[in-house]
Amino acid sequence: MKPDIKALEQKVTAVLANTEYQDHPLYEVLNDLWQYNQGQWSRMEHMIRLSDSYQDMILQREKTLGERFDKHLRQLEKITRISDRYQTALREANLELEQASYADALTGLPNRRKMLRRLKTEFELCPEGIFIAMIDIDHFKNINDQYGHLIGDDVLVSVGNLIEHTVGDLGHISRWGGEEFLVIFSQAEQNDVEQCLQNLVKTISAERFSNGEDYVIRTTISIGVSHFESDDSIDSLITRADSALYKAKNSGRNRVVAG
Ligand SMILES: Nc1nc2c(ncn2[C@@H]2O[C@H](COP(=O)(O)OP(=O)(O)OP(=O)(O)O)[C@@H](O)[C@H]2O)c(=O)[nH]1
Repeated sequence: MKPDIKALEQKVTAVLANTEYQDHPLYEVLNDLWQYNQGQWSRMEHMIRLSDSYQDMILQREKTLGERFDKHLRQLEKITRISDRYQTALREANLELEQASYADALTGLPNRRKMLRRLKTEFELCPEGIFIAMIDIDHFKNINDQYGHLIGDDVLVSVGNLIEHTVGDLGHISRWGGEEFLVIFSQAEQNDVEQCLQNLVKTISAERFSNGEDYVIRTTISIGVSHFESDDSIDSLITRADSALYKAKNSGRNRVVAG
């Protein structure tokens, strides 16, 4: 049977409080046991209080750590988002920069740098099929002198567009520098290249360059063309096209000369 602790306590307190029992031989023993018991209780209560406050402290600390962890996680997510955006922007900027470094600022056509890369690739793939056409606007200085540099720029852009349009898929055009364009035909038949270049000379000489109001300018182009021969390097191929262009200029301009 389970003892009724409350009733037992009341009985012991009553006995200890009664002065009549103080001379009883067991009174002192009972009193010592009672005091000891009381001491144990108060130690236990103390332990429980300590344990409670320790648990509170642990809970509080867990809460603080949790909050700190969440805060750091949010900061980390924010930094990751910023870093992602930064990397995307950096990639786009690099791409733009790369594209800009390969494009001619005035005409938007591929520049000499880009064309040299293409030539290198084509040369490695199949040099036998390569034709190079060096194209130069005739007496372009006169256009600048007569109409000014800005109108000269417009004519340059228009000539570039016309060459690009006329050559179409047959070849690749670049602005080689100044008033000079270089076209590479990589896998074309000789007849098609010749036909295309004659066509170009005709098209440019027939064109009236105008802004619709202030001026109408006519001009011509000269072309030197070279076809890959064994032992040719990129340099020698370009040099032969250049020499042919020189001949075209010296033999009256507005023509194609093969070198
Ligand atoms: N407007 C303009 N002119 C340029 C540009 N680049 C080069 N030029 C001009 O092109 C002209 C080339 O002159 P020249 O080399 O004497 O040749 P040309 O007058 O075309 O005569 P030929 O080539 O002998 O037929 C120069 O006046 C340069 O200033 C450009 O980007 N814009």
